[in-house]
Amino acid sequence: MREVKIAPSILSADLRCLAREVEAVARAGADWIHVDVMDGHFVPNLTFGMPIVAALRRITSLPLDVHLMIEAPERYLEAFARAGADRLIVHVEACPHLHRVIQGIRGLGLRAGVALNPATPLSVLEEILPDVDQVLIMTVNPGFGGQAFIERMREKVRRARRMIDALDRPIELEVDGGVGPENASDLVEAGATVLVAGASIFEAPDGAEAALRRLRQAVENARIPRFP
Ligand SMILES: O=C(CO)[C@H](O)[C@H](O)COP(=O)(O)O
Repeated sequence: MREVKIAPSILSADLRCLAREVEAVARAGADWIHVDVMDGHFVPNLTFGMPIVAALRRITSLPLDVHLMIEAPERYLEAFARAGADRLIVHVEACPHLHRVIQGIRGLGLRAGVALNPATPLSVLEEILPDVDQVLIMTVNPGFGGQAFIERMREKVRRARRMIDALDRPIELEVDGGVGPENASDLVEAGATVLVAGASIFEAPDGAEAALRRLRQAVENARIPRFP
């Protein structure tokens, strides 16, 4: 059975008390912490950099899944590794020399991921899939939390699953954007193994812990296909 991880995105956390927010989701069973790094160029928003990753590293031992929504991410790989990132994800749209960037991440001893915007076809994965540890399918246009899930992305996740299953190595399939208890089961059934969720966890009226448990329940309700 595929193991499904939940990665709360701190983009929607209450940054006045980041440590408490992270501790709450860790208590409720979060698997990874997802960190959205935005540069105001690749996406129309600015968020976190290395200091926040370093602070998170002191707060938690959970794997830090760092999503670089930035141009020329190769400039900062070492700095994020030093700050304590465990996994670095770069956008295919931001990397003309994607193979070199992925090798750079792995050379630092980190897990390497590639992210695809909603309009980017899966065909871009063809030559890079054997070299990555994870694929992140954006299910909203990147830049902001709290957006509505783009329904057509469900089918894209299903097709990405088939591409991954055709290879003989484990690759995480991550979905990011508009993910919550209402669509989590479907996404897991489509083949996702990592669910990133921001607003549905950190902005839940009954708190992040209850929200994360609801999401976990939705994951457990999924009918996950069994693979040999
Ligand atoms: O990458 C992102 C935005 O670009 C966020 O990780 C994503 O939007 C998660 O937030 P939400 O669950 O609120 O949609």
